[in-house]
Amino acid sequence: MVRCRERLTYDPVEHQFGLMPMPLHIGHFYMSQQQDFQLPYDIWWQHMHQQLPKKPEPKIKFRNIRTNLYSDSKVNHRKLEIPLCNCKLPQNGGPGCQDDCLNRMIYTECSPSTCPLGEDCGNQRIQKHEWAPGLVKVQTKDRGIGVVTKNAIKPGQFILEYLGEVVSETEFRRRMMEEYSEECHHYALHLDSGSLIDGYRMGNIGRYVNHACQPNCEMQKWNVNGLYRMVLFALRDIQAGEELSYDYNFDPFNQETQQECRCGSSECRGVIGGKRSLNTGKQAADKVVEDYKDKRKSKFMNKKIKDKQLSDSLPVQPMVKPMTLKERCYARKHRTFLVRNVDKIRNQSKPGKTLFPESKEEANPLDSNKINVFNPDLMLATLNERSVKTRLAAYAEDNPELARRHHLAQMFDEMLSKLLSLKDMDGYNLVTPLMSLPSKKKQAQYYNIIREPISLSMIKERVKTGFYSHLSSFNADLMLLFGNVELYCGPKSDLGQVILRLRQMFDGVKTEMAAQLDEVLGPNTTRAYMDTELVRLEQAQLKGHKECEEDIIRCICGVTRDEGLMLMCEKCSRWQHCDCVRASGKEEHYLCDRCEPRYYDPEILLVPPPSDAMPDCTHYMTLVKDEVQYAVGDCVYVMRDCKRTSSGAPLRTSHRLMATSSPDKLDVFRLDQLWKDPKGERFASGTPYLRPQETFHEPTRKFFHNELFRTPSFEIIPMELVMGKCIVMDPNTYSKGRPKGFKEQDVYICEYRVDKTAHLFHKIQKIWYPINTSKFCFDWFDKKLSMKRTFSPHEVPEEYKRKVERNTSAAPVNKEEKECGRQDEKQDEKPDVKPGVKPAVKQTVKGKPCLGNSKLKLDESIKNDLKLKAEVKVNVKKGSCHKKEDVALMVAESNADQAEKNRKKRQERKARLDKILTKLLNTIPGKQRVDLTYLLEDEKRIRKKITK
Ligand SMILES: C[S@@+](CC[C@H](N)C(=O)[O-])C[C@H]1O[C@@H](n2cnc3c(N)ncnc32)[C@H](O)[C@@H]1O
Repeated sequence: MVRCRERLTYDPVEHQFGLMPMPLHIGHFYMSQQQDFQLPYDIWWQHMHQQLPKKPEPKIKFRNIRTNLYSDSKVNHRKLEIPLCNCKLPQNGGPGCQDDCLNRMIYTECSPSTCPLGEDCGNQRIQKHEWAPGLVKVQTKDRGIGVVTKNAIKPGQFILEYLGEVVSETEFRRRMMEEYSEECHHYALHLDSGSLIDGYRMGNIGRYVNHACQPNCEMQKWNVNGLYRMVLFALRDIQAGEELSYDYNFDPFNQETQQECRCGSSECRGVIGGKRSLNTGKQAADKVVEDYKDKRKSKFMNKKIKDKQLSDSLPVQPMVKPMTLKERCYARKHRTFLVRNVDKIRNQSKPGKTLFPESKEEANPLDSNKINVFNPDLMLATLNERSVKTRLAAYAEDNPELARRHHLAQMFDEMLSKLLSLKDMDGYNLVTPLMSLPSKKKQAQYYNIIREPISLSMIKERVKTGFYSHLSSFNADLMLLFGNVELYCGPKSDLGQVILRLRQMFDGVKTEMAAQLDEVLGPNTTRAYMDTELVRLEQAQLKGHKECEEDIIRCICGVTRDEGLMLMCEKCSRWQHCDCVRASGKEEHYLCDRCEPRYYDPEILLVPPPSDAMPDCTHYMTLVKDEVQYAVGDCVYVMRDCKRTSSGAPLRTSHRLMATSSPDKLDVFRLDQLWKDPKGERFASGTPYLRPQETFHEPTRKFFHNELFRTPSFEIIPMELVMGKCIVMDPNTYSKGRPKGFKEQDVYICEYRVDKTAHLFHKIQKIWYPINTSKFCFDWFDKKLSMKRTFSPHEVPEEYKRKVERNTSAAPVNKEEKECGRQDEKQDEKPDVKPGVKPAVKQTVKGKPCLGNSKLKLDESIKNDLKLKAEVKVNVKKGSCHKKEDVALMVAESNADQAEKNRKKRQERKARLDKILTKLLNTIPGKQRVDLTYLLEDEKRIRKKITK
């Protein structure tokens, strides 16, 4: 009898299958079909399995016992056994286990017909489709679509099942080569040795769960009534709003084209999969390649011995067609390209990769709200000839805009085919060198010269996917390509001549097709694109258009971050945050507040409130103070030592004070939460930043002049203290440009955070509030700034130094001295003593000497030296040459003279002072007089008692 979750079988096959990254999405449009097979899923699943060749059951040994993973199951099934791993290491799945067998355990679900608990058994979740509710797809920053949970998930909770077509490995390989070769995201999961779940064309939300090196979920293999299924379980507590991830842990199909991992975790292995590589980022990817090269090298050294193994171990190179004699002669003669590499290059180039950045539309191509936004999947649906019409294709046919694009795409395709058929007299295709871009490694200078590289395959791909909505853009791309070639190779080069012919040909094709094009685009449209001058104009316009193509965010909250669910205005195409404008995102037609004026309270409520919201308080996305709208995530100036009322409340300050108070005297603070308490008082919480002088650092450490440091502290401040907005940028963004609307003095750089004691600096890994660098809200510099840390808070500014010197040197004690000081200052300003000019000497006011000014004395001796040196110079000029030693002797003598004079003067002054003070003492009446004359004596310090 099979007991609940007691049987585990060992599967020697890796879970997931990594393949060469290829560009362009085509898989998503089958998403809508998931309902089609969810209900009859089990039947369909079995059917798919039956098509696969039967495999013998793996032999297993059981070793140890583990506790259950389901903490919340209705029935506590406790026994779970792990089989011995094939690696036979005592660790068996622990560190050192080569087969990583823990990841390949197979769990068994109970069958309602055999389990004694029947329907009550908690171990039948997969069959009952008890998926975690509230899973949504989101567009991540750099990993395409991801899956986020709206509800918190407990550790060990069953989340979802990975659905897709179950196919044999052979069939999958065929699909990879023929159908998915241009995909950049991969949707395949190894199910069994010899079979895979192919999620490219059909699948459910499971296929959008991204990889992470420190994941919060785990993909497990389950045996459900005799069939294997891949299911996702939570590894730990997952908060609402957190993205789900699991470790793909696959072996890459092609080491050199491994996908870079962007999970952002501190333990990131750098590449998706590659579990045993511990390096990060590109390093890891490089290391994989290096390792591979090393392996090849060592194998080469042992070639004689391991010849056979070597040939087995080398990756399979793509088949290359040998060149015919004619091709060889042509290639040699023109020195341009190798025909045999064309296929290879075509496969390697990824023309569509950047054409359609992953957009929200991909999530639901049938969403009627997004009818105006072009969706390449829809276009592909119309262009693909299929025997079975998909829902999407049917929808595309009913859409007039799409039909128009389809028609245009067909015409552009025809025009392009004519250009592509340009041959020379020997029948060789002349445009082949233009099909792909030059190698970035071998022809790096091409990319320095050509700012916008484009190839014919890229244009072809754009045509195929309906990218061009007008002749103008198609025309502009071809002109760009022609211009690039002429610029790089020269108009008189062989390729330049080809371009000339292509230009003529293109004009001819346009004339030929003018009538058809005009039918779709409007009368006389094509004629406008015959004129070269107009084409240039058009190109310039297109450049501007490309800038406008960026998503413009103009929400009532003033925040330009792409956050949460966004909604686009039908009229101005600007995006707004659904939460701010209280929209559900399902609106059929939406106009923003500018296109359809309406009032919005500038103090926008935060819905839903944060999980750690203050009790009885209302949380806001924005609050207004002194007519300035402050939003969560903004950086602000805060006045710390503010005056308070008798009750302790801060006195109202105004942002207008900013005009009088320097920003240096204000603290910088990042707003994380904004709220009003039940009394209506407004508060903000967040993290303060420190200036360099507020940290502990080596005196030699240098900073940017406007550098700040993030602190780990979390503070609550009344909104009254907020004094205005500023912006804190990471150095990379700082070097690129400035967000619009900020004065330079209010822009700061922050690269490090400091610990609680402000002793230790740590580089900030994750930017919590990234700055939108789209042109609508960010002014880009022409050239990236090269920045250096040169500021030290310990250095006294030059100007201030002079001031201090003056102040300390000339601190006159009486009027006379003040006068004297002033005179001295004047002399300070002209320290150079010219030969023959009487050097400045200590001056007295009204003939009296200045007292108590050491700086003056110092100056005097310096000036005497200078005088002497000047005299020496004069003498030298006159021809009475002194030797160096003589000069030194003279200087020394003069110093000695001066010192003697000074000593005498000091004695004189002392004697005078003694006299005055003794006189004063004698005049003091009283019995207990104290003799203080000892103070006047140099050596003696013993207090004398006065004896009457
Ligand atoms: C199963 S799909 C996941 C969904 C995918 N993000 C999408 O937009 O459709 C796997 C692909 O997503 C991307 N991906 C997933 N995790 C990633 C990560 N940590 N870093 C970079 N790319 C990732 C890779 O392109 C990978 O081939």
